[in-house]
Amino acid sequence: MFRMGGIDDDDKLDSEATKRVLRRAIRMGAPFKKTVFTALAFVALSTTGLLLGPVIVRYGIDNGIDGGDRDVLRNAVIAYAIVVVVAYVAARQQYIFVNRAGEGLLQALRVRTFDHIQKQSLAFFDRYQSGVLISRMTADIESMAELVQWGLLQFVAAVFLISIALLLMLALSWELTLVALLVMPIIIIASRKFQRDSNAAYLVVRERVGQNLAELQEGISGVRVIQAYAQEGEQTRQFVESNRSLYKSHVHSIRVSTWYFGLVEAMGVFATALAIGIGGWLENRGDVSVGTIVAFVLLLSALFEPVQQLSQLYNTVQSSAAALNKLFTILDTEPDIQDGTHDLPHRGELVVDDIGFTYPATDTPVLGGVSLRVADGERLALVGPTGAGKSTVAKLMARLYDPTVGSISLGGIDLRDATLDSLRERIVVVPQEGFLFGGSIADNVRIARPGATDAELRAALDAIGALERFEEFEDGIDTEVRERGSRLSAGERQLVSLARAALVDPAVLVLDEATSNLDPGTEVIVERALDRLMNGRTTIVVAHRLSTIKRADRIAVISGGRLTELGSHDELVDLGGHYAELSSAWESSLPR
Ligand SMILES: Nc1ncnc2c1ncn2[C@@H]1O[C@H](COP(=O)(O)OP(=O)(O)OP(=O)(O)O)[C@@H](O)[C@H]1O
Repeated sequence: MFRMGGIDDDDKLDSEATKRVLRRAIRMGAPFKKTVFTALAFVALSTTGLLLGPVIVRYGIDNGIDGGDRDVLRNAVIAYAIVVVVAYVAARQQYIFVNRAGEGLLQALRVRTFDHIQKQSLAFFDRYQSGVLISRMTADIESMAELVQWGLLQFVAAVFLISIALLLMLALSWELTLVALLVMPIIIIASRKFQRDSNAAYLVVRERVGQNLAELQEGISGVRVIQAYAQEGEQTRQFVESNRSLYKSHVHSIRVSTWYFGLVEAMGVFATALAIGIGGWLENRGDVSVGTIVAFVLLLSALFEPVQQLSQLYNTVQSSAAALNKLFTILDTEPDIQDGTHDLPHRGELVVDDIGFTYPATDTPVLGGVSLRVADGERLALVGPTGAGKSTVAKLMARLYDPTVGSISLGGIDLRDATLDSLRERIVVVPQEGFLFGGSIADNVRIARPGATDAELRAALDAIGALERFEEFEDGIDTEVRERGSRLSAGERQLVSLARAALVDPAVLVLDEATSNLDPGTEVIVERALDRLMNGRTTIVVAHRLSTIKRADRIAVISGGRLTELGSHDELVDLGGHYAELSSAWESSLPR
């Protein structure tokens, strides 16, 4: 069964790798330096406000209440109110600036990753399935958001708050500070255990969420098959099982947090009680004032929250670093197909010179020793048994991959030395099923050459004889194709695909003939469009229909990754080999 998620090594990074990833993330944030520093200034301001409060309270109690000076008391109250308002406003501002920097960075990262993915060759998409890429672009980038927006802010605020609070406490009374710090060793030990346990619990939750999503996705998209075999009960049983284990992992993770946060709070209360008790004794001896004790207690309560936050932050950093690491792996993948320096000539012979090919991430060669020369304007059909390597030859001829050995050239220029712009202009691949994007028919054709004028667009549609057909639609070529072209018939979708190629007007056309059958009426229109498109161009077609093969000048039979026969229809029939067999099988299966 399909599984996603899972704890793999990528989910856990050692501290060296974590540091490396974080340093790189910080470097990426350089353009947002100003916004980040502004946010940090507000962090400092709001934290200072938080810490000044207790100091003002002490002043009010000792000099205003105990000293019986009303003016001092009034001033203390006013000062306290001002500090609270300033801290509040600063806290809002810090939130705005941090989010501005965070969202800016995320936007830049999303665009950069998307752009990088768009430039990759087919080999990249063999390695990464679209589901994985989408999760990199969404979940992993979100996890970075958490780190940037909360992690950074919390870390700076917590470190700042803890250090200043400790300094202030020391200044107020070193004896009370020592007493309050008695609980610190317990907190440190508990924090370390919490970090370990909660990280492990987080990884389990993450894995089970992934499993649960996979169950859900299969259950919904496969519901027809499930119902056809009356397996609803079994599916639900599996889903119940997966939810139960997800529930357990959540409960465990909450238990881990509960005891830790409970303990830290209890330690806070204990330290406060100690401070009040011992503070009272010290006050009796005249060593500290009441105001100092109250300020101390207030500072203590401000101290424990950031301690909790710092422990949680550890997990955020860990999971974000793991997510970022995966994202960086993608950003570091150099496109296999690199730009060359020579423009391909407008016409020329296509020469395949002794090529061999092994798909990336596999080790069995699928092609070996294939050599072919296709003359300018010639039509070559590639035929052979399923899985023989026909489509692979076609993909190499259009440089969707580079051959592992040997070379392919057009008009004497090795495709590897050609500029990508000239390559995509001279050699166009028409896939079996051309993808249609949301938008109109015209928009979809224009994708092939965004700069094309309306007249050029209509000329391209007209050149393959499709203009008339589309103009019969209510909105003509401006008709919306809807999602993936659902408004159009299969044949019409193929016409759009062919019109794209006509708009580019390439020297070489590489066609992967659709295997699906169209109704005879549409079939004739598509075939006519194909004929017109092939006219005057070098065409290589992975052929599945006898009619297409018969229209070719020569036929290349690929079998077991090798070129086994090459010649015209008549020559190959005379040869009496594989093609002759195929052709007679085809002939006898045709309706009489
Ligand atoms: N992306 C890929 N990664 C790994 N192996 C692949 C990939 N694409 C194809 N193959 C393998 O390469 C071999 C040749 O495939 P290819 O698609 O070229 O065959 P074909 O002759 O066009 O077959 P068909 O007529 O069924 O389309 C097959 O064994 C196939 O399993």
